[in-house]
Amino acid sequence: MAEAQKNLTREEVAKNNTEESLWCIIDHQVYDLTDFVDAHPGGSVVLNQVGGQDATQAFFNLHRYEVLEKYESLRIGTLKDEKPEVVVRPAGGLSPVPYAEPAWLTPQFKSPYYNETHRSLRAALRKFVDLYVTPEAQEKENDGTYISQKLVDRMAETNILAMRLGPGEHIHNRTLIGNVPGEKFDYFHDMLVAQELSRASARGFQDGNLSGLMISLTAVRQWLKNKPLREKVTEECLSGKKYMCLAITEAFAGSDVAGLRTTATKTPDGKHYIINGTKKWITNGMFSDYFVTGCRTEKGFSVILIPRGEGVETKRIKTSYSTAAATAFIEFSNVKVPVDHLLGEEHNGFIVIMSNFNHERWSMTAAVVRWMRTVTEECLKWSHQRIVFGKPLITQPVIRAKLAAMIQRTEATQAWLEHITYQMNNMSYAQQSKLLGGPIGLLKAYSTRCAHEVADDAVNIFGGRGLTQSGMGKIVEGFHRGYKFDAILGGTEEILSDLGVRQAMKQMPNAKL
Ligand code: HEM
Repeated sequence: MAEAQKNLTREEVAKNNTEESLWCIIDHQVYDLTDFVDAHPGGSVVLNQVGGQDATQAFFNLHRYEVLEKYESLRIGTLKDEKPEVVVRPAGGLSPVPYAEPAWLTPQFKSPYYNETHRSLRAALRKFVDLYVTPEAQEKENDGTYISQKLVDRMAETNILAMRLGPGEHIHNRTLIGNVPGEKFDYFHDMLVAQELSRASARGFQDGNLSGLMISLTAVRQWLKNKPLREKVTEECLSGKKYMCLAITEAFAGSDVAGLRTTATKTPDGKHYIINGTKKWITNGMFSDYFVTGCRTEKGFSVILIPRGEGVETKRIKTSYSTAAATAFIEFSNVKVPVDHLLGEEHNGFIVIMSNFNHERWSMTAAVVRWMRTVTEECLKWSHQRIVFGKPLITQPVIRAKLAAMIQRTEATQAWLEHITYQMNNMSYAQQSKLLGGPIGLLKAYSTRCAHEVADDAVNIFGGRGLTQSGMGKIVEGFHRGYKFDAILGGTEEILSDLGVRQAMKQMPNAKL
């Protein structure tokens, strides 16, 4: 801090209005800007204009509160008999903004779905995300580098990595963050993991945060028959020592899994597969040690666990979110893998991929719905804070109509998500695969359509700032650029909506109605 914190009067501040000593008041606190003017990103002129004055309104019209935290060293005192009014959410705390938290976290509302273990897990996760994930996510999203081993180690120690796979044996006998016994972990806890992690508001990093593991180790756990191998790779990945990804899409085929061209040919002795081909848009591919790969085999499609080694080459792909996601183009050139690395049955890999998709799609939906909520919160805050034509933005009916639509879309998709999560809690893996593929597909497609509308409204509320990667609108800008990843990855809206209807067609009564 520039000096010991003082109690100052407005008269004392007013005298410091020259280049030699330039102070101003923001939220009842006094800042000494003398040495900062030349470094101010908004220029020196505007600061000189507010020398000695209360600049609270001007400041909050242009900056996020975090700017004050970052430049705390400029604060020299507080106004005598006055107290700061800005409410700062403490690490792990809930937001006081209406609709910024789902209804079950609002004391006056009740929900049948959540118990104390959900509450303690969520609270501990929020603190973890605020303290460790968000700062790193923001940094990596900007510089495009990959997740740190330190954060991965922390997530391994707290069993967050294990929780990413959803409920199952792998989590039993572990004590989870928030002191929740692993045996109690259900799909609502799983949903909270996806939703709290998404609060870091950095879509590239969100995927870079081992989402490849989440969508591939799940398949290994369910379908790899070689138990020692299965347990070995599970242990390596859940302890954060090795990374894994799902390698299905190709330049030749995306959602059209049947059109894949990567081949796995058996050696004459029947002991190995020789794999040749390419994969594109593989999340986490750049740093993965294992690739759960979709291949064409003699009589169909098979899924094979390929360790990184001779003949495996990965190249970085730059997409519209951050390269922190480690998105890769992969080439497999005569890669030799033992046949016991097969998942499920040979030539019958379709079921492996289709069943595995459910958890991936559901989890992506949970995250995007939570991100919509964060954006809605940003818009509610901004429209109260921003003064235009002499009045707060919120006084404009057109802005309130947009906020209404954002709240409706967020609450509706969260309610549907909770309904499906409840069904998952009451079904076996096989039942989920059979009965929930359609509903989850419809939900994911609908939630990203909602995200599309929310992003559009949010950018219009923020104006130019909603298109700027730093400053007030950065969360909105990131959402507008990033929600498309949820609309495309794991199955496009078109494919998933169609899947939902085709599944319903199968259940139509065989009669003229
Ligand atoms: C403690 C005092 C201040 C600090 C630490 C500060 C810091 C910053 C920072 C970091 C930015 C970059 C954008 C962002 O990250 O939000 C910025 C932009 C800006 N600041 Fe300040 N600022 C202060 C006070 C003020 C005041 C009092 C005014 C106006 C009277 C002002 C006017 C601006 C303007 C016009 C911009 C450009 C904003 C834009 O492009 O949207 N700043 N400031």
